Amino acid sequence: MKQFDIAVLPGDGIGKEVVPAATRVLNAVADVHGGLKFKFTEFPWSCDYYVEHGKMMPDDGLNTLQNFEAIFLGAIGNPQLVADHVSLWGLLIKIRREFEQSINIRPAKYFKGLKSPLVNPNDFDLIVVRENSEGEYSESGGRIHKGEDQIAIQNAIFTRKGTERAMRYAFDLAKKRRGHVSSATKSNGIVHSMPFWDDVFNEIKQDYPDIQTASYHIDALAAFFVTRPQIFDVIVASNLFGDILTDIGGAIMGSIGIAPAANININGKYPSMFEPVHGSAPDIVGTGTANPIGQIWTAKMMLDHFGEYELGKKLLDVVEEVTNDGFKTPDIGGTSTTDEVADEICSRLKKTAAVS
Ligand SMILES: NC(=O)c1ccc[n+]([C@@H]2O[C@H](COP(=O)([O-])OP(=O)(O)OC[C@H]3O[C@@H](n4cnc5c(N)ncnc54)[C@H](O)[C@@H]3O)[C@@H](O)[C@H]2O)c1
Ligand SMILES: O=C(O)C[C@@H](O)C(=O)O
Ligand SMILES: [K+]
Ligand SMILES: [Mn+2]
Repeated sequence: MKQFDIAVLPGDGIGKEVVPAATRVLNAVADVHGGLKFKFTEFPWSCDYYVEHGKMMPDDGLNTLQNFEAIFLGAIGNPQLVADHVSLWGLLIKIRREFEQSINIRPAKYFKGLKSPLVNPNDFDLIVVRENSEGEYSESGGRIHKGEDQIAIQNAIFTRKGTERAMRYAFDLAKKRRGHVSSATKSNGIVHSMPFWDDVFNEIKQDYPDIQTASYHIDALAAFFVTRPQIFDVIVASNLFGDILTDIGGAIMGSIGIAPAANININGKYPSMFEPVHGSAPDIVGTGTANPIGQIWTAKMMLDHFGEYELGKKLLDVVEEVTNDGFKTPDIGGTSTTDEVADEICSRLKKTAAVS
């Protein structure tokens, strides 16, 4: 019996609702397989934890997490208790950086049974490779003076290493997909980092003669996500551009509540972390209406990461089937609760086990 040791961090808000739903589904997946199981160890690190302890996680938190095969995270943030930049940098971004999860992959595709807000959604299937360790997300800078003399400086950091790494990951991924990489730039307005980004992209693409490429300024690219998402295969983007694009990716599928993400440690030194694109959704917390699909699809990405592709595919197929049959939370036009959706997915998974 194969066992996967997973650190579970539900975090804040609806994270505490969709994570238990998804771990239940993972247990059903394990039953279907028969030869593997998950050992979940839960940690309460969150804004509530901060209120009690003055920090988002214990000082040795990363040491604790290091021994797990993966981290399964819900969402972080409760601005009523802790300022968002404090909660994010104290836990989510800390883990991404310290565990060298330098790549964040975020797929979006036309999803069976979902009404996209696009009039003609076509059959899009794209994946954003978001640089996850530097760029616009940087601690370099500061605030000085008070009143009308106040100054805030925020430096974006683009290293050759980080930029190349994200781009090579995107090209390698495109080889396994439809062979196309689009670069998200803004070299017309951002005069240092983005022309550098373009130079590196033009250099790296020489190593991949079979891959077709395109480059778009991020403003036009964002619009194309809405007007013609089907033209995209792999998109490589800086940390901030990738962040924004992937909320649009969720939106064009039908809801940000279904978009998944994987923070990948590519050097194998630390665990990777799996979390949905969405946040803690304070506006719907406690209503039982949070869509669990983003968290469940994230679990599928974790299965892929473990090499369990067939099982991952089976899981996503069942999710699409359940959605198509109308078991939907209100954000995608249904009346089901978080638990009803998860329960239906579990029972269908068990049925597939019975027939196979
Ligand atoms: N990775 C993360 O942990 C992460 C990501 C984004 C935001 N945040 C944090 O979450 C908090 C709220 O941020 P926000 O409001 O900008 O973004 P959000 O993603 O939490 O919510 C945006 C909108 O989408 C809806 N939504 C999100 N997930 C949903 C789901 N599963 N089902 C149904 N509807 C869903 C919300 O109700 C809200 O209307 C902030 O503290 C922010 O910093 C954390
Ligand atoms: O900005 C971030 O990375 C936090 C959140 O918005 C996310 O997309 O994970
Ligand atoms: K999240
Ligand atoms: Mn985001």
